[in-house]
Amino acid sequence: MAVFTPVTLDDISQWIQQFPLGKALAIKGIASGIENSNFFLTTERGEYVLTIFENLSFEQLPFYLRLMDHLATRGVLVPAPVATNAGELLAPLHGKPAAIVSKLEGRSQMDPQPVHCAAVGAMLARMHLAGLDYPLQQPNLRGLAWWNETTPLVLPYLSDDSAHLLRSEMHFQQAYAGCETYHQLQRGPVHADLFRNNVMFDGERLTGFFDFYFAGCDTWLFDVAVTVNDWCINLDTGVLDEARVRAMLDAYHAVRPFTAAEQAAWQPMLRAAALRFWLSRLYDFYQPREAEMLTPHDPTHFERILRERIATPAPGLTG
Ligand SMILES: Nc1ncnc2c1ncn2[C@@H]1O[C@H](COP(=O)(O)OP(=O)(O)O)[C@@H](O)[C@H]1O
Ligand SMILES: N[C@@H](CCOP(=O)(O)O)C(=O)O
Repeated sequence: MAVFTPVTLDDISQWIQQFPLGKALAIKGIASGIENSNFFLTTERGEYVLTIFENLSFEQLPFYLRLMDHLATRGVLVPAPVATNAGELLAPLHGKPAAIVSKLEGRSQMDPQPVHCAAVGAMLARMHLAGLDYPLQQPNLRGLAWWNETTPLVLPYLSDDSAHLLRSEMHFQQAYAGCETYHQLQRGPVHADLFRNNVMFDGERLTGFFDFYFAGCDTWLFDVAVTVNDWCINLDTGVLDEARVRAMLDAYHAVRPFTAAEQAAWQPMLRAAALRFWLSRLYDFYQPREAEMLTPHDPTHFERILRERIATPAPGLTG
């Protein structure tokens, strides 16, 4: 079960009147979510997605929803939140924060080819540029501070070999985050979780990025590294596929050229991006939280990727 808070058409017949969407005609729970309760909602004005936030609060959510609104207004393909008649992007439903956003066409591309990676790279660069004048600030809540807190919680569960890797990578990343090159990296709002399942395609046409609820302000290069580490790899081995990497990075670079500091930081950043998801998967696996993660993702996938990034230099940011 992935709808934690059930909603019926009756429940929302009054509630929907605060939105300029006409009457609600149909509502259908979406099974695949793991964090929130999501529904496809048909109204007199069209197709939307209704999300009831199970964990994020009224105070935390404006950063994400206003970011989506900011990006959508600037032509980046992301779900556009629908404001209430009073101009609010959030409205309580069954005592929890809820939002309605536009429904993206298409489906996730789980077997991406270079053409898909190029589309993602170009849109990611457009997203970074469009976020430059976004006024709200929130750090990446899964950044170095969270890695420092989480490492001691998961270390006791690891084999000696894995614990050694985690400790040494943490030392490496802590030192890297203090170096001059790191501080020269361009920063702004980043998606921070742009995996294959968070992008929609209609054939080869990218129709949008979604699931912005890990977004925060961080280096743009971190976002690129997270994306490459998922879209451009052989999922069994973690090995990078050069054709997909090249397609993604060249398309990004054509929109927003990489800087010299970014080129210098690329290999450490790919390791940082692998470490981030190794840690979160270890945390979810060994410290499961009720109703938040139904089937924890496999942490060893990102341990394998981290080892591979340490052992084998990735193709450079520019070809
Ligand atoms: N704006 C949207 N347009 C179309 N489908 C969406 C949209 N938002 C979510 N979905 C669908 O809902 C599913 C779950 O959404 P997701 O944001 O991944 O949920 P969770 O944050 O709970 O994991 C997605 O896989 C997708 O099929
Ligand atoms: N992409 C992360 C987990 C976050 O899940 P999502 O479905 O909300 O993107 C991972 O693979 O560990």
